[in-house]
Amino acid sequence: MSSNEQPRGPVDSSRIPRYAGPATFARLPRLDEVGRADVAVVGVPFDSGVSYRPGARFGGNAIREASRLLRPYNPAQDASPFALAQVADAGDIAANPFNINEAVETIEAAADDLLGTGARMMTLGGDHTIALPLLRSVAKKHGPVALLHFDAHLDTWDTYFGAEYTHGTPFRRAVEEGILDTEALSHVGTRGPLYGKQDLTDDEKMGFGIVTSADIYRRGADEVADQLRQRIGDRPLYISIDIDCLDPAHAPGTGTPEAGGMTSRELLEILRGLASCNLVSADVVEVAPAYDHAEITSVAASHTAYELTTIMSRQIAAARKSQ
Ligand SMILES: N=C(N)NCCCC(=O)O
Ligand SMILES: [Zn+2]
Ligand SMILES: [Zn+2]
Repeated sequence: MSSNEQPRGPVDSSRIPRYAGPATFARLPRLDEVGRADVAVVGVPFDSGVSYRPGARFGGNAIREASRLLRPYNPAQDASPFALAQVADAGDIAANPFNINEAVETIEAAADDLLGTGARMMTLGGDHTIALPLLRSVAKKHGPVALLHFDAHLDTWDTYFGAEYTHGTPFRRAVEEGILDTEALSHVGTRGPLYGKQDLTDDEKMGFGIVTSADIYRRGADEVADQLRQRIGDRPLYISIDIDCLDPAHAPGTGTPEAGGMTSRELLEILRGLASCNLVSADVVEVAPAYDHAEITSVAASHTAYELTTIMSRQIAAARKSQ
């Protein structure tokens, strides 16, 4: 899209009922209908890296279905994300469910292709394994990135059953590979039992800071967002959101639920507080619709992806304006 062309937005739900037709994210056009995108929403239906309940391979499409109700103006950020930049649904990355190493390579190559077009990626998982190839690709473009990791879990464990690529290990691999900026790494929403105290010692050595779900409850979303923003500064930022960062009351449809989590309101408010950060790409992972009820989890995930998309669109529009 050249700068004087208007982005093509979602199907108008006042003319075509929002429940009609095949689902794309927020009823946006497909990437092949618009040629190129500033923000590419892409699904990664892969869940062969899970340690407990499977099913996140169906997460991306569940989020697309739930996103039919999103509307084009986001009052919380005073922005119309799909008018500010071309956001399009890039479909799914087809990854081998029987060979995790091959799947990780496929996801990295597909991300290279999308980022190579100049797009930022809004990825819908899939399990958390997919964050590693996505981060590899982002780091090829931007160098080591700051990481905000919303999750009940640390996901910096070493191996499961001898496997190094799993949904509990992506961020240890990423630190080992030098693709993260170790001055700006934070877990947010951490809680629940660990294998041992050493998990925390190892994690701290890797450079992570931790904001627990109890910290959020005690200090509030605004203060937490302020602190995170200061740590991130103007570094290129990747945000990875495991939907199990939310309390199971707000996200029952996930593979490894932990009690005592943040609310969806707290998550959305923290994200809005990060709107000035240089968000280069993001993912929302671990939605497992078979355990969901009344789309509670996929609705929360669709609004989460909407806030992230709004942040990226605003920045793209601001950068164009200042050119
Ligand atoms: N949900 C994610 N990403 N990781 C959970 C790993 C928890 C475990 O099995 O120890
Ligand atoms: Zn998790
Ligand atoms: Zn995770």
